[in-house]
Amino acid sequence: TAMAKQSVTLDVLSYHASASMDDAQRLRNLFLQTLRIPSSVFFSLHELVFDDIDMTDDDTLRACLRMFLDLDFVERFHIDYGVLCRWLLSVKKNYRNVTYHNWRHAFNVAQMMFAILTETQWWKIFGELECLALIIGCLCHDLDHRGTNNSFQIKASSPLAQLYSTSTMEHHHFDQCLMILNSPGNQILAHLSSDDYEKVVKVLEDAILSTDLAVYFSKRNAFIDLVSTERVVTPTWGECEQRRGLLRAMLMTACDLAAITKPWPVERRVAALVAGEFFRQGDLERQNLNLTPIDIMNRDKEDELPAMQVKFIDTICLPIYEAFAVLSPALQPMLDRVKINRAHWIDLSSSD
Ligand SMILES: CCCOc1ccc(S(=O)(=O)N2CCN(C)CC2)cc1-c1nc(CC)cc(=O)[nH]1
Ligand SMILES: [Zn+2]
Repeated sequence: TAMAKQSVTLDVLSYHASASMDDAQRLRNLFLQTLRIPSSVFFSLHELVFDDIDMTDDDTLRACLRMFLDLDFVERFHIDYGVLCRWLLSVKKNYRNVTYHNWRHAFNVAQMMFAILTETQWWKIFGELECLALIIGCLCHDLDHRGTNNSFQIKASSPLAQLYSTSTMEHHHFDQCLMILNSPGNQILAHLSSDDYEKVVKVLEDAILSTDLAVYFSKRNAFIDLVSTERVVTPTWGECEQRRGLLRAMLMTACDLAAITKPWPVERRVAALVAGEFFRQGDLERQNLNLTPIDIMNRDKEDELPAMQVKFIDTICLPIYEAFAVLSPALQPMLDRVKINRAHWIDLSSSD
């Protein structure tokens, strides 16, 4: 309803209007570093095993600038550099300080998309416009996440649930993404033709909505069928909108869940963040909604976490990374690490 949208939009619009002094300072710092943006090799941005733990927030912003430069977006789309810096700062600022669904998660998802698109050379299939939309989509795909999932919004009948009855959070993330792209001083797409702008927005919406696991489940079988008949991504996919759309949607999920494909120390650390956020939602459900949380959000069931991760791997992760390993040998190491992590979770589940 208009009222609900109004209340939601008002409490987030303030982010831009209230650009404070230290926001100006942050912008100046980032912009003035223009000539000192380290290479993607320095940042290890091409690595499938990338870990952001040793990076400062400023490093993550400079790494994003590096990704835009290396994918030639700044030149190709005449993106004003200062606007790009401000847009990155606005995106980062519109992530909340929650345990898992924060800026660092969005940054990691975008880095994984960069690494896959470059390591597989699939950037050639999608072309610059769709790659631009995919990278923007990754950076924006969880904007303004509150650390609670779609079912919580419905149970709490939050303003967001009144706005969007399906893919509640994902619709909000897309809404936030557009709002920032259209904010004064943040319009990195200002120099695109209206045709190109419309294409980017369509791909953006599709990409962000695809991060709802319900959407992934609805598309996964079609993808697995496509992979079993095609086996590789051929240049003809470049002309087939339907195949590219399916591959983009699956890529978003593969990047969103990619912590499961990282070396064990990374997966173990990230799983603890996911658990922390889930358990806090469980606490909110008990306290505010007087509900008993489902097992994955019930901290009384914390010792079942390894078994839950094994189920997560078997039902959600293995199918998609197996399919990607078939499509590109460059992605085989991701599948191998999912299996290694599964073995670690099995060990931890039987250590009772
Ligand atoms: C780590 C704390 C426990 O984490 C989980 C527990 C159960 C399941 S589940 O596959 O059974 N399933 C998923 C769909 N829900 C609707 C019902 C429950 C998934 C995770 C999990 N999710 C993510 C993605 C955010 C990352 C991650 O590492 N683990
Ligand atoms: Zn996400």
